[in-house]
Amino acid sequence: MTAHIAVLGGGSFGTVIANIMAENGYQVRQWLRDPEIAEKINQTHQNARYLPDYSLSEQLIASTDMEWVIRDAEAVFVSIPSSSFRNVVQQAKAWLQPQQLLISTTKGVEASSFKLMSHILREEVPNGRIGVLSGPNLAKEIAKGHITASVIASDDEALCSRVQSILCSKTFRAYASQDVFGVELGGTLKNIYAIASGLSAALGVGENTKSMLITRSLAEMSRFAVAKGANPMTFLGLSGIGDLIVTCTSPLSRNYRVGFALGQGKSLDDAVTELGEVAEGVNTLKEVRQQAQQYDIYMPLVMGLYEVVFNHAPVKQVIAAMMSNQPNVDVDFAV
Ligand SMILES: NC(=O)C1=CN([C@@H]2O[C@H](COP(=O)(O)OP(=O)(O)OC[C@H]3O[C@@H](n4cnc5c(N)ncnc54)[C@H](OP(=O)(O)O)[C@@H]3O)[C@@H](O)[C@H]2O)C=CC1
Ligand SMILES: O=C(CO)COP(=O)(O)O
Repeated sequence: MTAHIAVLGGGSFGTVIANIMAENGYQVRQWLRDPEIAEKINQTHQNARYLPDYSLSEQLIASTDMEWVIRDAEAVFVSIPSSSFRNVVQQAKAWLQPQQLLISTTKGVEASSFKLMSHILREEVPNGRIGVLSGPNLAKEIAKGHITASVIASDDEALCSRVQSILCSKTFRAYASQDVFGVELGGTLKNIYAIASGLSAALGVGENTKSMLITRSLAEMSRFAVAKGANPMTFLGLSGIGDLIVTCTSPLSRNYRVGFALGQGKSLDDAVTELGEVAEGVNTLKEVRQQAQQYDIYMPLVMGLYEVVFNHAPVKQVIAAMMSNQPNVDVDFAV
């Protein structure tokens, strides 16, 4: 019997990634916690809660039995929001084996510890073969069959090439990287700037402003990366600028939508509740602002957005203060 692939998480990204692999001919078992949704998926081959109208392969079987999903799987993809990531991995540990490939698709940071998900995997599964998948991958676009690509990052080259062959399809490509920290940090940080972009779109800003915001976001992300010992050159790839562009420009992005709702005058609570899905950028903003203060990293966009999102500062006042800052160099790390 050939080994199957396991996916932990029944949300939008877990479902599209599971279905890509199932359509590639792999037996895929997807773990989710809600038995009714699992049963519905198996009966209708649709995940109506997260991706209505998206037909799922019959090779994809949903289950609430984590042992059945994980045991003997060749690879285990973890697609659980950062707030529950460690908890789910702790449950999974009982059945994980050292030879299995263990891949996080989660673009967030653990509250208070500032640990990214590969760090949590390394702590919880010290002998695991660990990788990270990140790129411009709006689940709802993937579900519509639009072409995209992602990055599989690991210091384990065999893991990267195996994941490339499991995931590559007519509409999905996976590029390899050995820079796990850079790839994961890019996917995590861009969510903050997607909130800022959604907010500014709701205010009716011009195209010049949108372009400036994305570019200065990349500058700020790079400054943060260097301060934390990451390589900012990785941000030139799909998991950096690629994901930043899509998340800062598409209303399909949940983080962008939270920002847009804030720009329309809604409260953060209402914006998040209306969304009904995870917007990782809200927690990431809080955590990155704390890091910027602690390590004295110049991040005016993070500081200003924090004031708007958490302290109800008037947006126009925050923008006016930013516009009066001394303009700095354009590209910090140009030779
Ligand atoms: N959606 C996208 O376009 C992309 C998302 N990502 C990243 O993937 C990660 C997951 O996102 P996504 O799938 O979109 O999120 P969703 O909000 O669509 O779904 C989250 C899933 O996680 C489950 N979950 C949450 N908490 C727990 C828990 N304690 N135990 C078990 N299951 C739990 C939810 O279950 P329930 O329904 O029962 O609440 C749901 O199935 C995020 O970090 C996101 O940044 C990456 C690329 C693209
Ligand atoms: O990471 C994503 C696209 O690459 C999804 O972004 P959101 O979580 O903002 O929807």
